[in-house]
Amino acid sequence: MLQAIQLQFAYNAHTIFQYPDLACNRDTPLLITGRSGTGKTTLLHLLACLLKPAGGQLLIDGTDTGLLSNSKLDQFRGRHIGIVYQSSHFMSALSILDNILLPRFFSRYTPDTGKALQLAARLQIDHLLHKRPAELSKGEQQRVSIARALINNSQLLLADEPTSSLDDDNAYRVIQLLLEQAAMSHAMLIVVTHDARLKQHFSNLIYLER
Ligand SMILES: Nc1ncnc2c1ncn2[C@@H]1O[C@H](COP(=O)(O)OP(=O)(O)OP(=O)(O)O)[C@@H](O)[C@H]1O
Repeated sequence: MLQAIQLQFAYNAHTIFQYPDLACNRDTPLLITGRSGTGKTTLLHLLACLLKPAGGQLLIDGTDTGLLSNSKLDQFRGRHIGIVYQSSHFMSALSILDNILLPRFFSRYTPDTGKALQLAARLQIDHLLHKRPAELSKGEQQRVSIARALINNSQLLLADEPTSSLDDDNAYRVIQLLLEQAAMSHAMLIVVTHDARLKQHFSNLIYLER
């Protein structure tokens, strides 16, 4: 379970965020929505432990992340949190298979090609594993991002605006894919978006205001 209690963050004296408490467990994926500038991406980065809160508490499966040193926090993120960014950041010189395996390398795990092949088959990208990222369509790249986010058996899957630039059919496909893959991997799923189309897919919903 993830619990965020009274999280606060400030970029400067004028840009201060005080977030509502939120909770997410494996059975109820969470959608965080709100207008542009309400701090959705900032909140996602706090939940991903990429930013440190100025106040409040973030508990992930019983770990109080605020008590971890910077190096322990990096290790915790690498091993337990998978992030699907709005635009995928791939290593252009590496194959798709090696891109999927990268989080294992960064977390000092042994490469698990079997797991990569299993995820690729599930996401229907197994025929692309030998290609380079630039050779893939946006939709295919998004599937690779999801595989990469799940390769370390992440407990927590975070997605930032995964559908904002997609038409209705593709937006539906991507959100179903995220929900299915999180369920199959027994991971918590949190999506932040301003895409109102996604509300119908979530019963756990937080609307940010500023
Ligand atoms: N590094 C930064 N330094 C200063 N201000 C920042 C920084 N990053 C974001 N902000 C400001 O914080 C506010 C919230 O940004 P954030 O990206 O979290 O919002 P958002 O709700 O995700 O917006 P959008 O839906 O437009 O992506 C914005 O006003 C933005 O200008």
